Amino acid sequence: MADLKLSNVEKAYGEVKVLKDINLDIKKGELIVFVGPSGCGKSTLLRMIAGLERITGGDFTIDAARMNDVPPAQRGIAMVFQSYALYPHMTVRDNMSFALKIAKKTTAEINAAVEKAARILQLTPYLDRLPKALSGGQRQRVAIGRAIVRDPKVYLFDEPLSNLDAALRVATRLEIAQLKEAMPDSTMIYVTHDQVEAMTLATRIVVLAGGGISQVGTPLELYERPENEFVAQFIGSPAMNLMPGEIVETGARTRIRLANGGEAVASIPTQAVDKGLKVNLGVRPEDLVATDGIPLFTGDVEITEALGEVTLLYFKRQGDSAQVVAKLPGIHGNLRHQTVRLGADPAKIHLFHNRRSLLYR
Ligand SMILES: Nc1ncnc2c1ncn2[C@@H]1O[C@H](COP(=O)(O)OP(=O)(O)OP(=O)(O)O)[C@@H](O)[C@H]1O
Repeated sequence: MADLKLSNVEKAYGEVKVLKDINLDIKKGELIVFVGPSGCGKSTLLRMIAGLERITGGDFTIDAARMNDVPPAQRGIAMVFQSYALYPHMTVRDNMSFALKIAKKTTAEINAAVEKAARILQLTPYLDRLPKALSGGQRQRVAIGRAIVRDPKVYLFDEPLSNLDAALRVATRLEIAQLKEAMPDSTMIYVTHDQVEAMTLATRIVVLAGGGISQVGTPLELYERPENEFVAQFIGSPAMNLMPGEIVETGARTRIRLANGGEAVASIPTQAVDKGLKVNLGVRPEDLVATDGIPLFTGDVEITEALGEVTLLYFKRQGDSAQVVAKLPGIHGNLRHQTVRLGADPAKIHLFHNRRSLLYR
């Protein structure tokens, strides 16, 4: 139930800066998800917020109070780890009560807090069980319950679902979404490698790369209006196709001639001076459609992957160009070794120059 602010925050290990120029405002009630490639500093940033890592530069405040030198226990933050970290010899009730007993709360207060958390997390029938008699998903709910009873200002989740199998991950993800709805004022920060978790849970996603923030936005902003090629290719699966080309006609809409011989029109305005500009055209696999008109791309299908509701088509590479992937609804195994002509709606085309989107000039 707090606003957080990171101003020019950085983290150096000796000479090496692993995070720099981190500026981020998190409002009360938001669920912020940190994503980014392995080693980009997601966990380090989360641990600095928790107070488990020293902040080596900049300021971190909670409700305008500077936290840089405040010990973890006094920050009003509760953290849920991937490994659950439950005490194996204690019942669910005792695991959830532990921090409150240490804080010398009365038995009545402890019982009320534990029972309320158990109700929210649907753990009431399990309060007297030991962790070993629970499923992975139930154990993770106990770990979340241990955080809830402390009524923290901020919840931090470090890949909480990554130890669960696929089906349980989906179920527990939905539970976390419901938990957030039950506690609309609580502020949550969540680290994950899982795109679906990020897209479905986040009020805003922070994409970290190269030691800094690459873009911050709602899930759909990042999907529909990526600021740069990195975010364009990081969000969405399979990744957005990028094809080099040149602007040949400018105006309210822009015509691009591609190096592969294709042509496309983008609903992105450009000016006369942009004529001849070298660009990378970006189009998501799911936005490519078969066309009888002038194709954006013509290629031979090398491999098909039928996933049931969609088929992925992988096209033969031409020279050293990147592999183009299309995602068509339905089952199309018969397209293997066929030549396919693809186009895209002008509204679905992205244009990048020097890796930056022309939308954000
Ligand atoms: N104690 C340390 N000393 C030196 N470098 C460290 C230390 N801890 C982390 N790093 C480096 O900091 C960078 C960020 O690590 P971090 O664990 O935060 O990344 P991450 O994005 O969470 O990665 P992953 O997705 O793989 O969990 C990495 O390059 C890592 O090698």
